[in-house]
Amino acid sequence: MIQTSLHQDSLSALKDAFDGQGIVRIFNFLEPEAAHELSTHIAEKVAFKNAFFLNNQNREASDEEIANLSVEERRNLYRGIYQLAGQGTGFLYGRHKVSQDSDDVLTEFLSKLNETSCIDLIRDITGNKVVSHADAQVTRYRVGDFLTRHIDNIPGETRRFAYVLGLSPQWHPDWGGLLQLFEQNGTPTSSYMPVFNSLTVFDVNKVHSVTSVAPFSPQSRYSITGWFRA
Ligand SMILES: O=C(O)CCC(=O)C(=O)O
Ligand SMILES: [Fe+2]
Repeated sequence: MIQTSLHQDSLSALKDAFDGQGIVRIFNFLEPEAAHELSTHIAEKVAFKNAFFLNNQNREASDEEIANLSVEERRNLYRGIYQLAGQGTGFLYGRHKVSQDSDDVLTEFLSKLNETSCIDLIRDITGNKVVSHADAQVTRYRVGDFLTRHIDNIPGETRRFAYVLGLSPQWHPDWGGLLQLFEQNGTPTSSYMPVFNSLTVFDVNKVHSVTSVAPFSPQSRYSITGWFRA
């Protein structure tokens, strides 16, 4: 499923890129059939919950739960989320945790990601030998969804490197949903389009965001994301 047998030349190019920038991208990470199978499963079968930040809490609610709110409650919910986002805090996107014990294609992906060959590849590229395993969640950014600037390094957690596997076919850069990196002072630097079947790996201390998906985007931005952990 995962194409870990990179030619030495490409491995050393990936190492150099990571060394220089703390971020690297592996194109064609999965075998093409596996990427398509995952992408179809995600678009058709996954039950997402909307994750958002409100009243100082990370919260989740299904579309149905939000639809069942009164008009006023719903207005207040979005007003609260957008007010914080306007100040540079919070997020709104669909999320589904990948379980280790299901028998679907997502669980199969997670177990492949945790195979020695893949963990070794990440250790090689990053030069970090303490990475031992990875977790995974599926994310969906619909029109208007976003994730404001943050770092993934949470004290007391074992996250070392974040990853994002793009699973929306033929994304267009004008549709937003870009992984945007920043300098510590907030100046935007490079941005990464969610290219289908590319695995982007970056240091958890890098400041980043996911830009809002444009109102005219004909597709949602689907990915599998997570962390390689110690
Ligand atoms: O989806 C992405 O490109 C990044 C996601 C992210 O930053 C996160 O979930 O913490
Ligand atoms: Fe992040």
